[in-house]
Amino acid sequence: MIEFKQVEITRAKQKCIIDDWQIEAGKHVCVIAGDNSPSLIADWLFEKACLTRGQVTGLPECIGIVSLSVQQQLYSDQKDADETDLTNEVDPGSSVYELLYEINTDSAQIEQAIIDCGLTKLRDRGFFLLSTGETRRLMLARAILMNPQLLVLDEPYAGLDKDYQQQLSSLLERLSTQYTILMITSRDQEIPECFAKISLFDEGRLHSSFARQQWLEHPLRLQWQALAGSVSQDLAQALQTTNELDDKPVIDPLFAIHEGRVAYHDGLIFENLNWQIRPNQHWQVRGPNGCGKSTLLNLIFGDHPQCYSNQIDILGHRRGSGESIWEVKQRIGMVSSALHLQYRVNAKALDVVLSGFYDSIGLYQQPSAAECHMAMNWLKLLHMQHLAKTGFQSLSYGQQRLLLIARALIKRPVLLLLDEPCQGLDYLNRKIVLQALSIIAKQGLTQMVYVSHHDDESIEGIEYFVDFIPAADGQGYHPRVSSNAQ
Ligand SMILES: Nc1ncnc2c1ncn2[C@@H]1O[C@H](COP(=O)(O)OP(=O)(O)OP(=O)(O)O)[C@@H](O)[C@H]1O
Repeated sequence: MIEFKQVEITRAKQKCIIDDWQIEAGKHVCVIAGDNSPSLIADWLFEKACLTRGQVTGLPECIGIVSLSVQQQLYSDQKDADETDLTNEVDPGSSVYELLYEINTDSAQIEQAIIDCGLTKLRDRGFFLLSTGETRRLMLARAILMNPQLLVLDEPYAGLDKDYQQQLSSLLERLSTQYTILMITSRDQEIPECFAKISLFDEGRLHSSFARQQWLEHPLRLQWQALAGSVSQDLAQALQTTNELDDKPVIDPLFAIHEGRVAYHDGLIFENLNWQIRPNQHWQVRGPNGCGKSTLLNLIFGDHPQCYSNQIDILGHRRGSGESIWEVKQRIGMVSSALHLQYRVNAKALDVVLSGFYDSIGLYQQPSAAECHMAMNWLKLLHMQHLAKTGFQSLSYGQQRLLLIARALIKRPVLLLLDEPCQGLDYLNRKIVLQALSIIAKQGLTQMVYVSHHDDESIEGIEYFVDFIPAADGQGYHPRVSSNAQ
C-alpha cells in the first residue's frame, strides 16, 4: 500500500497538499481536480517537483509515468541529440522502434506494445514527425514496456482520437489486472470501470475520496461549473477591450486553398481540399489521429514547408508571392502542442504573454507600458499574477498552456488557430477556456479554426466543419467541407 502522510509537494509556488491518502495495491484511483495540483505528484515522481514536507511510504521501485511533462523531457532530449546544425539535414529524431527498444529490449514485448498502442504503421517514423496523438501513444507504450508496478497516467486521453480513446479504456481494464493505476484526468466522461474510487483535489489540496458513482452529483462539480461561467465572461470581456478591429477592412476570404494536397516520400496525407474561410465563420477540423489536422493549421499559419507547393491565399496575400510572412503572422494567433514543445526558453510568465505581440518564442523587444499593463491584466484573469516573474520552464504544463492561450489572444488576432488548446488544462480551467471561446465565437471577437477530439469540448458558435474521411483505397484522406449554418 502506498501511503501519503502530511505531504506537501512544491513546484514554482504551486503546492499539492495531501494530509492522509492511501492507494491500495491493485485498487485503482482516479484523481479529479479543480486545479493542476495533482500533476505535481506525477512531476515529483519524475523528479520535476520537490517533496517539501511529510512522508510517502510503500512506493514501488518501478513506476511508469505518462504525462505531458515526461513528453516535454523526451522532446528536449531528442532536440539536444539533434545534429541538424552539423549535417544540414532535417533530423526526424529517433524512430518509434528505437524509442521503445531503449526502454525494453524484449522484442515480443515491444511487438505487443506496438499493437496495444496502435503504432504498427509508425514503427520506423521519427519522433519529430509524429502527430500529437501518435506521440501520446508512443509515450504510453514506453511506460507499459517498463513493466511497472505502479502506472501513473496524467491526462492519458489528451490528444487521442475517438477510436483510440475507446481502445485505451479497454487497455486500461486489461492492465488493471497487472499493475496499480493512478490516473489524473480532467475528463470525467472517460473514466473506465476499473477505477472504483475517485480522489478529489481542490485549491491545491486533497479534498476527499469516494466511490465513483458519487462524482456526477458532487457539490464541488456543480460549484466549479458555476465558477467557470463567471471567469469565462471576464476573459471574453478582456478580449473585447484589447483592440478594436472594427476599422480594419474586411478580407474575404481570409483563407483559401485550391486542390490542397500534402504528401511525404512514404505516402499521401490528404488531397482534394477546396476550402475557404469567409468572414464571420468559425470552423472545426475533425478526423482521426494522423489525418492531417495540424498539418492543415500549419498550412494556414505558414509554418509547413508544403504551404508553397499549394495554392493558398491568406489574409489577402497569395503564399509565395513575396508577402511578408511576419506581417501575415502578426494577425494570426496560434495555440498548439507543437508550439508548446518549441517554447523551450525560460522567459518570465509575463514575457511569455507579451511575446504574443511579437510572435516570438521569448521576448526580445521592449514592450510598451500599455502592452505590459494588458499582459498583467491577462495574468490576473488567469489567477497567475503572482507568477509574473516565474520562469516558464518551472511552471506546470497546465500553467504553461494557459500562458500560451493568453499569448495567442492578447493581440486579438483576426484568425485564431486552436489545435487542441485544452491539452494539459485541469477540469476548471478547461471549462473556463471552452466557455470563453464559445463567447468569443458567438460575439465574433475573432474568427477561429478549432481542433479537438472530445465531444465534451465543443464550442458553441462553430457551425462550419472540415472532416477528414479515409480514402476508399486506404491511401490518405479526403477532406469534406460542411456547414450547419442556416
Ligand atoms: N516528414 C514526414 N514524413 C512522413 N510522415 C510525416 C512527416 N511529417 C508528418 N508526418 C505524418 O503526417 C501525419 C499527419 O500529421 P498531423 O500532425 O497533421 O496529424 P493530426 O491529424 O493533427 O493528428 P493528431 O490528431 O494526432 O494531432 C501523421 O501521421 C504524421 O506522422
